[in-house]
Amino acid sequence: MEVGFLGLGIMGKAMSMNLLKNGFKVTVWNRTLSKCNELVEFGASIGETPAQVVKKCKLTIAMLSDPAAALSVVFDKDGVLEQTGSGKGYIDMSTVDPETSSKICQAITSKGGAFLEAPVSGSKQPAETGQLVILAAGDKGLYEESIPAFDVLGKKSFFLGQVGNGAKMKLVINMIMGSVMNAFSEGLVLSERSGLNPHDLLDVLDLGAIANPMFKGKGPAMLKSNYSPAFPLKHQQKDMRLALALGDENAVSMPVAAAANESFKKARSMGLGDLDFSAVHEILKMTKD
Ligand SMILES: NC(=O)C1=CN([C@@H]2O[C@H](COP(=O)(O)OP(=O)(O)OC[C@H]3O[C@@H](n4cnc5c(N)ncnc54)[C@H](OP(=O)(O)O)[C@@H]3O)[C@@H](O)[C@H]2O)C=CC1
Ligand SMILES: O=CC(=O)O
Repeated sequence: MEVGFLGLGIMGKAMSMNLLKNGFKVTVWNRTLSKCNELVEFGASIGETPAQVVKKCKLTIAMLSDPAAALSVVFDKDGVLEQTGSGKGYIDMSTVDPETSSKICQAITSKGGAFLEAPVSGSKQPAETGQLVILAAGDKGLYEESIPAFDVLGKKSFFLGQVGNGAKMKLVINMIMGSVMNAFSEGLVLSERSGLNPHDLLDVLDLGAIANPMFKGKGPAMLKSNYSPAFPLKHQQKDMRLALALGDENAVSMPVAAAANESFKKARSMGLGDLDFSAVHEILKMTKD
């Protein structure tokens, strides 16, 4: 099966590599084209523009930073829209808001193409090991055609109905994740400042009702102030912002998420946006009497 892949950041690189290792023919494009070279060593071809990739491939996947990037790759000159049409499928796996996804869907389908949004839950390591959770919505036929690729990329795929539902599900999940990360950081700081050993806190947490892979995976690194990026903080703050907008639209009060968003914004303003989102810990560590 031949697949196009647009966007070779932390996630896109790991996902396209996985497709290559599992026998897919992959044509890649990235805004910074030099990032394609590593994939070429593993057998990928390069498309010079998103339009060229779509022209060559029946199925094209995108994994881009945010709504602006997702729109630009579709609508700008040499973009996806120039070559989509009947028989072409476009799957956007970026985390965006439902409005962005719907705008892209409308443009693609009005040219006869098929569209699926399919954001993912799971970070760099699950992307490398094909353990993502795929939250698809949109064209059911395209979803079914894409299952061989989704089976390589993820451990489970959900089809959630109409376009927008995948984006909403992803935003709700990441809103919870961002809020929990803030509470976790506060707990680490409180344990240390009140004279406890925070490593003991990690051990106790891991045995109780709120044990989770995020505490286990990120806690020890956070205690060493190691924030090597798996999920960049700037993207987590984007997700909080988009989730809060979804809350506005639906008149859902979210004071916990709003406070967490403020911490992520502060971290961004201090230049921590490219670090892992756990770097919000640095902001919470700064609070003193
Ligand atoms: N990292 C993670 O753990 C997870 C991330 N996500 C989501 O997946 C998406 C990608 O994340 P991730 O790989 O971490 O992000 P990165 O920041 O590592 O990569 C972003 C990608 O988007 C491209 N890009 C940015 N702006 C534009 C633009 N204007 N036009 C074209 N391309 C652009 C970048 O190109 P260039 O190389 O040229 O800068 C790069 O390929 C995001 O929506 C994120 O929220 C979802 C689940 C987990
Ligand atoms: O979006 C990030 C993730 O870990 O999922």
